[in-house]
Amino acid sequence: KTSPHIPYLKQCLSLAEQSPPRPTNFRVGAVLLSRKDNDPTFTDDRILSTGYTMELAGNTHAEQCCFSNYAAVHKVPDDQVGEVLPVEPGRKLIMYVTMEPCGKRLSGNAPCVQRITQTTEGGREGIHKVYFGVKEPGTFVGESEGCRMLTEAGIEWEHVGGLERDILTVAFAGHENAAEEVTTALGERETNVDDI
Ligand SMILES: Nc1nc(=O)c(N)c(NC[C@H](O)[C@H](O)[C@H](O)COP(=O)(O)O)[nH]1
Ligand SMILES: [Zn+2]
Repeated sequence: KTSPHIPYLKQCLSLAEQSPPRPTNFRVGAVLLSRKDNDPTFTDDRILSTGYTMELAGNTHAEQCCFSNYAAVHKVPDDQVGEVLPVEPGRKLIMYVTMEPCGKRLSGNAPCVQRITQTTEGGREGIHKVYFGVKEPGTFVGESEGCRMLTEAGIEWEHVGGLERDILTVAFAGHENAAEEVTTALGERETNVDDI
């Protein structure tokens, strides 16, 4: 019995495959949706937006594009996306990403955890929980801070196992020694039973 989150991570993976390969980042895909409380089979999910790395001009991240696409549809600047996300009693905003949202970016651009956290400002619930398929490998920033920063902001997160190799293979595609980096990244995480 596979986790009901897997189909969404597979949708994110398909998005990530559209990202132009670069040695300077990872190819990631993100989906933003609204989910009804107590709906265990997600029958009433509503997809709000999608995004993938470098979908939009410049050095853009998947989560960043996901928010930016939604903001554009609602005719607000990116930093006001929190004001146009739906606030519906009995529903929560959920984000799926193939990779843990970044807490730091070598380029110095705003990290995605900051963009996610911004949606909870102004007394709005904003993003309730983030599901991701792999933690960020150490390639660029070493020990990733994304999860810790989400927790600090009171935003729930959960790693959904099972697709690590696929996600990392897509993420690293533009890198010099992609195969070795995938193997290393797979080794980085403690292998536990349900991931084998
Ligand atoms: N979650 C996530 N989604 C993405 O779309 C993406 N590209 C990354 N990548 C994280 C990695 O840490 C940064 O790509 C490097 O730190 C380089 O930073 P820039 O991307 O140039 O700002 N992470
Ligand atoms: Zn990011």
